[in-house]
Amino acid sequence: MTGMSKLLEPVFDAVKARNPNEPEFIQATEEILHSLGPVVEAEGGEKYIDVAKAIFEPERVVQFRVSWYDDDGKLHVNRGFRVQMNSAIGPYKGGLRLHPTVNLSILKFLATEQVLKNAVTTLPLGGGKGGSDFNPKGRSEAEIRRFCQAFMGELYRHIGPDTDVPAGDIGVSGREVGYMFGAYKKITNRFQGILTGKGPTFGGSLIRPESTGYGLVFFVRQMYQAKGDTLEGKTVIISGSGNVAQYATEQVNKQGGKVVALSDSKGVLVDEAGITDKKLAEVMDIKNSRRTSLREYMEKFPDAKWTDFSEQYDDEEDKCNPIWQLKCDVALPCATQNELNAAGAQALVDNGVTIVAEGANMPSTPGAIEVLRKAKVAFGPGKASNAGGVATSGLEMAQNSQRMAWTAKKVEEELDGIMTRIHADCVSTSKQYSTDDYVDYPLGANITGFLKVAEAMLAQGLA
Ligand SMILES: NC(=O)C1=CN([C@@H]2O[C@H](COP(=O)(O)OP(=O)(O)OC[C@H]3O[C@@H](n4cnc5c(N)ncnc54)[C@H](O)[C@@H]3O)[C@@H](O)[C@H]2O)C=CC1
Ligand SMILES: O=C(O)CCC(=O)C(=O)O
Repeated sequence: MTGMSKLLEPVFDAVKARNPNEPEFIQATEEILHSLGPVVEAEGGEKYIDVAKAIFEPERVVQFRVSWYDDDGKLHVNRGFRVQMNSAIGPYKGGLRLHPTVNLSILKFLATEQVLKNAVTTLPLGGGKGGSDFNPKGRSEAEIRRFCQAFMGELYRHIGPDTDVPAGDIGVSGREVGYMFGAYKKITNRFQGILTGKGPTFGGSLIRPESTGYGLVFFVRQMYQAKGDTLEGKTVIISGSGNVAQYATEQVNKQGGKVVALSDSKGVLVDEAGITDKKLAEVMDIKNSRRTSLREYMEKFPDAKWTDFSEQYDDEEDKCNPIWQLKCDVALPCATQNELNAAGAQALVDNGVTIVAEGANMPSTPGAIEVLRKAKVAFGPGKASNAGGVATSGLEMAQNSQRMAWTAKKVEEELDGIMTRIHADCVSTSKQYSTDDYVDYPLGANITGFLKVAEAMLAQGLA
């Protein structure tokens, strides 16, 4: 990474001083600020320093108690949050995460990424993120329902179709969105598009469940096209096995690529023969219905190989998650933040990777990005490559406003068009602001998103 512009160092120092215990938020902020040097240093760029001072401070943060009873009648108290980061270009928009690691640092980094991501979609969407430190693992259907109802018992005051429209993220799928939607309707007596990712019988858009994974692979197709190549016959590894990983696998199969590995928080699954659609149906059954470990794949397909994680790799720059040691043409990190470190990126480079594109939010550490950039590996940052999910949420909002439901074909074509435009904007912005011929997708996405939000903030008096 090039050094940060001297003009932006005081902005970054202020963010660090104000948020001392928020490493993920500081990481996301630093990554963005690194890209903005050419913008603030250009003639007339001083006004963007004021924008940078404001944009990393959330417009509003709501924190609340979520009390619920388990199946044995025991009380549990969790913490709920909604970070309403920026509404300059539209209502706050972004997912809800249910995971025991959820805290303000994680949600503020996610909300910050969301602001620029939503801007690069070109749709009128502000940015936000929320969730709770509730752990859904091992909870019964009734406990999940009670938690979601309790969570919405407070969140309903802070959202609305023109105010803030949450959706899913880790631990929140169509099931949880449905329970939350039902709770909102019961409390307010209003049937409104206050969440996206809803079921298709009550206002959900077709293709929203598929859209993040599909959009990611559409983006990769554009990255290949820029190199005069295609995904046909390419070997792909995908970390995670949740919503994004599943539909990325499905779309890689459609494009003629071969996915040879998936993972979960317990370990890595390698199937050299390729995770075909039939095998993917088993992954979906394990993860979405049985809700257990991917290890169970081995019972049906014993020729595959399972490796248990013996340790956590997140913070150790010298060791890496074994999934990155596999030989592949394309790597798609689709699980969680900071899952691909410098050692993992180096292993990918040593094994000849050509494209790395993020399905997850900030899965690559700064060290990993530096390794990929030095090796001139094409690198798609999440705020561009995984924007298909929120873009399709924007399309769901449009359908709700119209009281219409579009066909799957129409939504998929719109999604493909949006991903193609995002790719083109990243390339042209990178060409405009970067000094070498390497397409710097993070620079392109950060500047494209920032300028759109900045112009709106300036026009509105930086309020
Ligand atoms: N669902 C969506 O529309 C979008 C999701 N994302 C991002 O994609 C990532 C995955 O989200 P979803 O697939 O929606 O969630 P999910 O809840 O469906 O799946 C999460 C996946 O991550 C894995 N995972 C979690 N912690 C892990 C760890 N420590 N090590 C290895 N694997 C781990 C889980 O096993 C699971 O496979 C997240 O970073 C999320 O923020 C980004 C854009 C949109
Ligand atoms: O669809 C949405 O509103 C949220 C998607 C999301 O959380 C993300 O892009 O990270």
